[in-house]
Amino acid sequence: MAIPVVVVGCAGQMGREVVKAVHAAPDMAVVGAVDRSHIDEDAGELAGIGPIDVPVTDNLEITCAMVAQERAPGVMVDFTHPRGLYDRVRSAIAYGIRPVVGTTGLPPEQIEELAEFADKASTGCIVAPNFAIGMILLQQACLRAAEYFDHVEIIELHHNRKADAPSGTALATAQMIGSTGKTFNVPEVDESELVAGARGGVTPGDIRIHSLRLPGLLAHQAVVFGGLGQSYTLRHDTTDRAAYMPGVLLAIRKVLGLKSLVYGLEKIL
Ligand SMILES: NC(=O)C1=CN([C@@H]2O[C@H](COP(=O)(O)OP(=O)(O)OC[C@H]3O[C@@H](n4cnc5c(N)ncnc54)[C@H](OP(=O)(O)O)[C@@H]3O)[C@@H](O)[C@H]2O)C=CC1
Ligand SMILES: O=C(O)C1=N[C@H](C(=O)O)C[C@H](O)C1
Repeated sequence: MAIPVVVVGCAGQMGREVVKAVHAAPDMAVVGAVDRSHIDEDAGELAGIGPIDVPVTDNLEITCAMVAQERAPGVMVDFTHPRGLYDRVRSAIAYGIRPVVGTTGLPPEQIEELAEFADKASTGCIVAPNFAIGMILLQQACLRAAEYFDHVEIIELHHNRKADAPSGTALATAQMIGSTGKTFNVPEVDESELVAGARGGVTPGDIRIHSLRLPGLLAHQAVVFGGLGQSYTLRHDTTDRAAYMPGVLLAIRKVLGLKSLVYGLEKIL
């Protein structure tokens, strides 16, 4: 039986790609498509694959109630905006629908609360700031480099339609490097910023993130380690949103077997 999938943000850049990928997957079916605009348009037409007989709606509640009636357990994939995301995830879980969340910018405390909610409901949920395998490999390589370098900064570069800064991926990368327990970036001089923000934003682990937003970019991240007489740069470039789809499809399959919230694609690989 095909996994029933609701795509929230189906008219967005990522949502259209998800509709296309889910429709092409032999073990899944798009059964609901939610967005704020393009109401009543066919989600397949919007995604450029022709009609799939799933009209776009702006009513997630009714869509969840409908999917809850399906014989197979459903999955909600959300690539939207952090505004209202907490409530959307809670709603889906309340209907027994497993959320797969790619939307970034949700505060850590809310992720924590959602984890408690999913736990109590014994319902799987996956939240991942990046579904591209190359980025996960970069983050893992960072942990190795962090053993040997005491200085590191992150530069993330994105298209200028991105709402949040820094990117969820950069924050997660900084958090991972910080979780080694090492102290990074002890200053060697008294620095002053002649232009506010010139040295980037400082994360709790004292790792700086520099965010660039430009048309012509998609999603890119460089992690630069510095040491005596050398620097080491790890860089990942996303050139097409199709890069995220194997990770999204994997999450849809894996979330059905979970009973709690899992944060990060690396945990389900
Ligand atoms: N985890 C990962 O691997 C990746 C995560 N992302 C994240 O995914 C999110 C979406 O990115 P992207 O597709 O580029 O953004 P887009 O702006 O292209 O798409 C978002 C879509 O969601 C809609 N939307 C916003 N709020 C709601 C809501 N409350 N209910 C239903 N639909 C809503 C938007 O409508 P409207 O235009 O009217 O606002 C828009 O159509 C971002 O948070 C981004 O950081 C992106 C790429 C990869
Ligand atoms: O908005 C995007 O495009 C992306 N957002 C995610 C993030 O904030 O990390 C993932 C990827 O960088 C693309």
